[in-house]
Amino acid sequence: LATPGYEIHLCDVAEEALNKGFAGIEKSLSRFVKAKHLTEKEAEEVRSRITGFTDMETALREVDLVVEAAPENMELKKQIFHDLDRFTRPDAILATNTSELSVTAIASATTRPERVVGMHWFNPPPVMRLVEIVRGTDTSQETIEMIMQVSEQAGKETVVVKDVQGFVTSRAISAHMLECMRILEEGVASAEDIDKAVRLGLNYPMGPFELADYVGLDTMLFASDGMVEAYGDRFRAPQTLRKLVEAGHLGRKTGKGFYDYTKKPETVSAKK
Ligand SMILES: CCCCCCCCCCCCC[C@H](O)CC(=O)SCCNC(=O)CCNC(=O)[C@H](O)C(C)(C)COP(=O)(O)OP(=O)(O)OC[C@H]1O[C@@H](n2cnc3c(N)ncnc32)[C@H](O)[C@@H]1OP(=O)(O)O
Ligand SMILES: NC(=O)c1ccc[n+]([C@@H]2O[C@H](COP(=O)([O-])OP(=O)(O)OC[C@H]3O[C@@H](n4cnc5c(N)ncnc54)[C@H](O)[C@@H]3O)[C@@H](O)[C@H]2O)c1
Repeated sequence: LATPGYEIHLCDVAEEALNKGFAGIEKSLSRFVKAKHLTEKEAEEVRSRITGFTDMETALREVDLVVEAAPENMELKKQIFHDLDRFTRPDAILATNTSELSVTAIASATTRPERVVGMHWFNPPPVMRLVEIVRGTDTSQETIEMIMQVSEQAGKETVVVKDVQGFVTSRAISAHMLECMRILEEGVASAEDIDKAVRLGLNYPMGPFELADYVGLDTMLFASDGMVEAYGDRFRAPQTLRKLVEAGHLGRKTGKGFYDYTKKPETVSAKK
């Protein structure tokens, strides 16, 4: 959002977390400069539009739009939205990047449910082309249109969907990924070969295990548990995923998940 010209207040709970965020932004900007999508001067302008904060009250003063992207946990999100409601101007729009939780329930923690909306981005957000906009029970049409406009300014296509658990995209991807996990647990093929089969045979850009490590296994497990509550066993996470999360192996962000990223790159994935 800093690329099309918005002034951004990036807020996280601690300096260390904030620095991780800035490091991710830096990596993306240097890829864009290398690919000549941005000049070095434009990248510098993007950097200058992003200010870091660890104090939410200061960060939120005078903002027009908040995009919350804290961990996928309803109680945490409700607490954050309660604070967003207290600290922002009454006309500010409050969006959540939740992958599958009820936007309506999150909005119930505020006094402005008509200005609460789902703004679901995809990883990596600078590259993926869609923003899935989720209309909660009380979300106003004006709010939806504002999010469509902002998304389009960021070069994204949009779809507006109803507020059902998992919306369109998380339900669709979960079905695929969970079936691949069952194939792995049945011993039909290795994670490397399932990834290779899906990539080369089905022409997906990433296999299911590479993608799970990329998204984060904790986020995957939270999302699948949320969908079990709504739809029952068809979204139940297999034990392999649960054990990896219990062991703290959360994918790329911890260095280990289905693959071990601390090893030499060529041994990490079957990707050619
Ligand atoms: C098995 C576990 C079961 C668990 C079940 C539980 C189910 C629960 C499911 C819930 C899911 C929630 C998910 C979430 O809410 C929503 C999501 O985010 S879903 C994930 C969506 N993302 C994808 O599917 C990504 C798929 N991968 C890709 O599209 C590509 O691989 C890639 C990441 C774009 C990389 O492309 P490649 O061609 O492979 O590699 P390159 O390095 O050549 O990159 C191409 C191009 O993109 C630029 N680029 C890549 N990354 C970045 C970045 N971070 N920033 C900026 N630019 C980037 C790169 O520079 C290249 O640019 P070019 O040179 O071509 O100009
Ligand atoms: N990982 C993905 O690919 C992806 C894609 C689309 C949507 N999402 C959604 O985005 C959200 C975040 O997912 P993630 O995988 O990035 O999680 P993550 O755990 O990797 O990152 C969460 C971030 O939120 C910060 N945080 C924790 N508590 C906070 C608080 N009280 N206030 C402000 N910041 C806080 C953490 O320090 C961390 O930087 C979830 O709702 C997830 O479903 C994730």
